[in-house]
Amino acid sequence: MTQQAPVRVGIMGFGQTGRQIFEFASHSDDIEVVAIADIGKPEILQYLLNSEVEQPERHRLEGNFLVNERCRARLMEIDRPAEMPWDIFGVDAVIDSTGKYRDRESMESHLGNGAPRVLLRTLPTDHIDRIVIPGINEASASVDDRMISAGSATTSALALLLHSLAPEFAIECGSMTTIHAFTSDQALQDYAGSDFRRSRSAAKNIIPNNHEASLWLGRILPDFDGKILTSALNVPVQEGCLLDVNLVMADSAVEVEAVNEAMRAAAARHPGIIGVVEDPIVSSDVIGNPLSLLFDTKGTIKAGGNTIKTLSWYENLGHAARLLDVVRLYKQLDQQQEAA
Ligand SMILES: NC(=O)c1ccc[n+]([C@@H]2O[C@H](COP(=O)([O-])OP(=O)(O)OC[C@H]3O[C@@H](n4cnc5c(N)ncnc54)[C@H](O)[C@@H]3O)[C@@H](O)[C@H]2O)c1
Repeated sequence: MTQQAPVRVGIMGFGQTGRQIFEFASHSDDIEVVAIADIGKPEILQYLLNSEVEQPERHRLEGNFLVNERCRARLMEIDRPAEMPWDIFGVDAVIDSTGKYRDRESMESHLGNGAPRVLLRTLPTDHIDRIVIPGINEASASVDDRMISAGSATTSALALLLHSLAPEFAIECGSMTTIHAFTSDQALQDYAGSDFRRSRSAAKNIIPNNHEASLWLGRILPDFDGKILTSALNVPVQEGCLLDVNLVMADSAVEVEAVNEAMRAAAARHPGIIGVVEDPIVSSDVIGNPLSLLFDTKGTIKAGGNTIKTLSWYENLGHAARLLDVVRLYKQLDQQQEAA
């Protein structure tokens, strides 16, 4: 059998997610990162990458190229999609993980510069071709999709939980709070920003936040449109997030063990995406976990007859892994079209 050429990926935004994607690709035989655009200088980007990977000696800087035995990626100091010449690098897809360019216009700039597809690391701010969440709606992906989002880590975790429980229980409504590690757009010390609470120190506060998952959930799971409220509490933890979900069921006699059993079955159906933990873990135990959702059976409790509260863990790494799963999905669709 002939070896397939690796998928050629460009990354815009070499932050935590961009570096995780690069590290995954560096250990794969089917993805090659060929170009990276960021506002950071090449030396700093390599320094940050090497400070967090297991084998820093693998990643060398050769001029403006970040090199290891799997990838040779050109580092470009660029701050706008419109300036990045993706066509020079012959990319199959671009992953925008800046967190900054989430609108159609920016995605069109990537496409206009020679990226056949652009995949957002997070939710979009306006209408795009598709939101694909591995484990839920891969089958809806079309070879014609050009502007794609793989949701956010939190949105994916919530959607996977609801998607797993919905076939077993009639869920009337609910609420989700993510107890979320602080993110790089928060200030370490009090610092005037555009939002009152987010202007307070991330290092010493629990900071209540809106969460936009509810705005997009209906696009991923139409049955839940308008039924789930979502919010976030950013806490002084660097990695590891906890999804706290309360669900009101139509059935007046829902059992905790039935909910746990439904999640064990979902984990068996979706290995590598959903997991179940029976041990009494805490947030640092999920650092480095590449799942999208780790359901905590000890966290399931019941109030009254039909209100169930669940706890599930996740972290950014799982989302980076899913982004590459989505890149592979579209490559398969391209190959099927070529073969047809
Ligand atoms: N990590 C999380 O848990 C999390 C959760 C929700 C949302 N987000 C958001 O998603 C985005 C990406 O996540 P991340 O953790 O990788 O963030 P990050 O801040 O670590 O990385 C963002 C990267 O994009 C680069 N960048 C910023 N503006 C740019 C521009 N104009 N042009 C080119 N590069 C630019 C930065 O230099 C940085 O390397 C961020 O906005 C973050 O706030 C992150």
